[in-house]
Amino acid sequence: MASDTAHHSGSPRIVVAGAGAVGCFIGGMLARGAHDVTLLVRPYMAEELSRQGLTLTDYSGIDEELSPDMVSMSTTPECLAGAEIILVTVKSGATKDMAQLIARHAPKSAVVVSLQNGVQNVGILREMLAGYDVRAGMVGFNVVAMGGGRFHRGTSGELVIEKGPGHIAWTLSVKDLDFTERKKMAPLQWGKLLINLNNALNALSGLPLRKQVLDMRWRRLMADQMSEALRVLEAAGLETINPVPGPVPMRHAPRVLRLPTVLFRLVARTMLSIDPNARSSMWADLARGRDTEIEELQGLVVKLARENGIPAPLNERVLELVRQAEKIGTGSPKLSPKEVRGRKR
Ligand SMILES: NC(=O)C1=CN([C@@H]2O[C@H](COP(=O)(O)OP(=O)(O)OC[C@H]3O[C@@H](n4cnc5c(N)ncnc54)[C@H](OP(=O)(O)O)[C@@H]3O)[C@@H](O)[C@H]2O)C=CC1
Ligand SMILES: CC(C)(CO)C(=O)C(=O)O
Repeated sequence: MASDTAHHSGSPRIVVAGAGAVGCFIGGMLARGAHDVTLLVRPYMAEELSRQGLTLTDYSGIDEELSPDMVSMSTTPECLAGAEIILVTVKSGATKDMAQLIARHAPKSAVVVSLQNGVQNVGILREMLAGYDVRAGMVGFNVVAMGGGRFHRGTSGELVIEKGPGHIAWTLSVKDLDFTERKKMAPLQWGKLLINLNNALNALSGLPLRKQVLDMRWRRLMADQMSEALRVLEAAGLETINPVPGPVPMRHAPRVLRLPTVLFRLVARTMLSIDPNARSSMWADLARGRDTEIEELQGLVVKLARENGIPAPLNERVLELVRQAEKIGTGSPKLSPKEVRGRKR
């Protein structure tokens, strides 16, 4: 029974399935909090971690080193065999492969939590993992792999898991890493998708998130892109909740973004901490010459726009620019806001 997990007196066996930026940070924090964690990693990550250990830093001043012997990891999926909780932290393009590995190796009693961006991953996991307790999750903070085994949480933000049998959030929560539970995850996931539309702008700009967000021209672009997407989601009958804690409903987020920078700083400070190291996960994908999650973000908005007869030219343009950058494969094209809009300099 999935709910048994929460009733163990000891720590449940946790496997982080596909540990990169988010997985190493969360898995590392859970290990620091004395949980029984195994990171399922690629050989390149195993090599980095076994040489350098794991260093966890963050915007609030956490700076913690875990020596290699404190980090249990595996490069083969057999480690899923004893899992009671599986935290899926692969990029969207790798979800199906990971689901196959889980189905082959993990017991049906395991709770499988998608800690991924995009709204479709949990559905893919549910479909491929019939009989498992599969839950949606939301990671509201940013993590950057800084190299040398260091993973940096560059912003504040919540960790939310879909409510189900047992008390999984309570079981997982450790010092400096709180999980909460919520019944209806879809509106939160759609709200997160709207925030994640900025991942592409950040990747196209090549700027650190803080610098990008404090630039009025980029904020206007973010606001325009978000307003367009909000109209699409409304036409599609999809509810949104702002994943950034605070009083601003999602439909007013574009207005906050359009505030002059002095005012924006004041309003944003009460809701979000963001430090100079933070960069979007899509920036990291372009930097590593990988495919991004653009199809699951702007790609999905454009698809819904077409289905509902709503124009979404800015989302289409951003989708196209990121596809081009993926094809070229040399990292961020470092575009200006005007270039993203398609205007001459
Ligand atoms: N980074 C961030 O700030 C945030 C990210 N997210 C979301 O979290 C998810 C993960 O993002 P992030 O951590 O940045 O991604 P990363 O690419 O850094 O991490 C994923 C890791 O999983 C590895 N992997 C993939 N398949 C397997 C496999 N079968 N076995 C072992 N390892 C595997 C990848 O290897 P390989 O390199 O070979 O692909 C990579 O090392 C995404 O959906 C993202 O949008 C959400 C909030 C914040
Ligand atoms: C930075 C953050 C938190 C929002 O853009 C993110 O989700 C990501 O980088 O994927």
